[in-house]
Amino acid sequence: MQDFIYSSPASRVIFGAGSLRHVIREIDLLGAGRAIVLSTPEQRADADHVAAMIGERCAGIFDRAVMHVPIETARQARELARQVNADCAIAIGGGSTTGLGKAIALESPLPILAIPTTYAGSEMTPIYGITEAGLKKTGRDMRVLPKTVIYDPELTVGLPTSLSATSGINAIAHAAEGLYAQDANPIISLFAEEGIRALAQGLPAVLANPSDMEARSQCLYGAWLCGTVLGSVGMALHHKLCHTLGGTYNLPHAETHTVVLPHALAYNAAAAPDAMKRIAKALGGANASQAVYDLAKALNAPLSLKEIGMPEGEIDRCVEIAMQNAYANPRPLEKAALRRLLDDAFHGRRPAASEAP
Ligand SMILES: NC(=O)c1ccc[n+]([C@@H]2O[C@H](COP(=O)([O-])OP(=O)(O)OC[C@H]3O[C@@H](n4cnc5c(N)ncnc54)[C@H](O)[C@@H]3O)[C@@H](O)[C@H]2O)c1
Ligand SMILES: O=C(O)CCC(=O)CC(=O)O
Repeated sequence: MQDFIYSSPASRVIFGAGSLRHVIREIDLLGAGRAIVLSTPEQRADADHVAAMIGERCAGIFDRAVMHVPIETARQARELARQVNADCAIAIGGGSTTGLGKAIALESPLPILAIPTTYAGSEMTPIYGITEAGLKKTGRDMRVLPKTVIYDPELTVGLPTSLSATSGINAIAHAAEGLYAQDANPIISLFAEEGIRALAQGLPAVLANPSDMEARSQCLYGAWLCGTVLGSVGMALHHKLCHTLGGTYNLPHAETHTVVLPHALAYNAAAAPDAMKRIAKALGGANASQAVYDLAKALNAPLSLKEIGMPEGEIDRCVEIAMQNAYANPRPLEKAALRRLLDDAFHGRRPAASEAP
């Protein structure tokens, strides 16, 4: 066994169907008085529900969270939190809402109580992203890591099956890259394998019956583990490509992860054979990249960049951007191979078995 470093971030997790009922207890345990409740406009009803549950402990609601945290939105939310004297932020929603909470925590001492309703995993990471003048900047800061996370699968029953599928594969991507991370360690690799297994088991059952609470619980449990992997070890080519594609062509986040993952894994297969075996095993397949592709197909998820809005004729530009700024990846970045990867992803081809170990 190689030497390794494992550090455990200090989040308190409350998991289980109906666990939202503990929200007041959790505000008390944070030592907070009154909370500002954050949501997207689409999830205003969820924010209202939390506000009604906590009654006079609700200092106000800010329901304008949007994807990628525009700086203007972050400023408005920070200002409202200040005006209403909130000493805690409750973020109920997906990565966009958690991200807004993080933007508040970055500039104030407010602890975040996150109540995730997708599988994106942001609630378990110290990673924040803020978009200014069309450019998204990301960073790591322990101040933004939610202090408490309530995982209540009942809140995910309304997550549309299409977003359940792509958000679940977004989570699998964190775990898959965690297994071949430069700073991987055996503990986080256990989380990764178990996270992929739980999602691979839960997602098809969610598609068959979106109200299946056992399946919803499996998926949220998997998302928690995969989010922990994202927060603990470094990501590589797959995440870099998704940020490039998402930022340059304004492609939807979870869908982009879903399309790119099989091809990023095929690219890295020969350079990370042990990780590929663990991914394939967790997915119940023989080949990691093909098993992810087949899972996405079985879940009726998008398979090509073309169908999610990437324009034609942009692959060379994308390769150039992806080659900028060196970062760790099991296989060195090679222009021609990256071009093939993106061409396969653009057209939605199933990865070839020959690329696997
Ligand atoms: N910092 C991190 O560690 C990290 C990790 C993952 C994702 N992210 C960021 O999070 C964003 C994407 O998050 P996302 O994929 O969770 O999507 P999202 O938060 O943008 O949610 C997508 C839509 O689904 C709605 N929704 C969420 N949960 C629902 C539910 N249970 N029922 C009905 N509707 C629901 C939301 O209100 C929104 O309209 C991106 O900006 C991404 O960069 C950050
Ligand atoms: O907050 C961010 O945008 C950076 C982390 C992230 O998006 C993880 C992912 O790609 O799913």
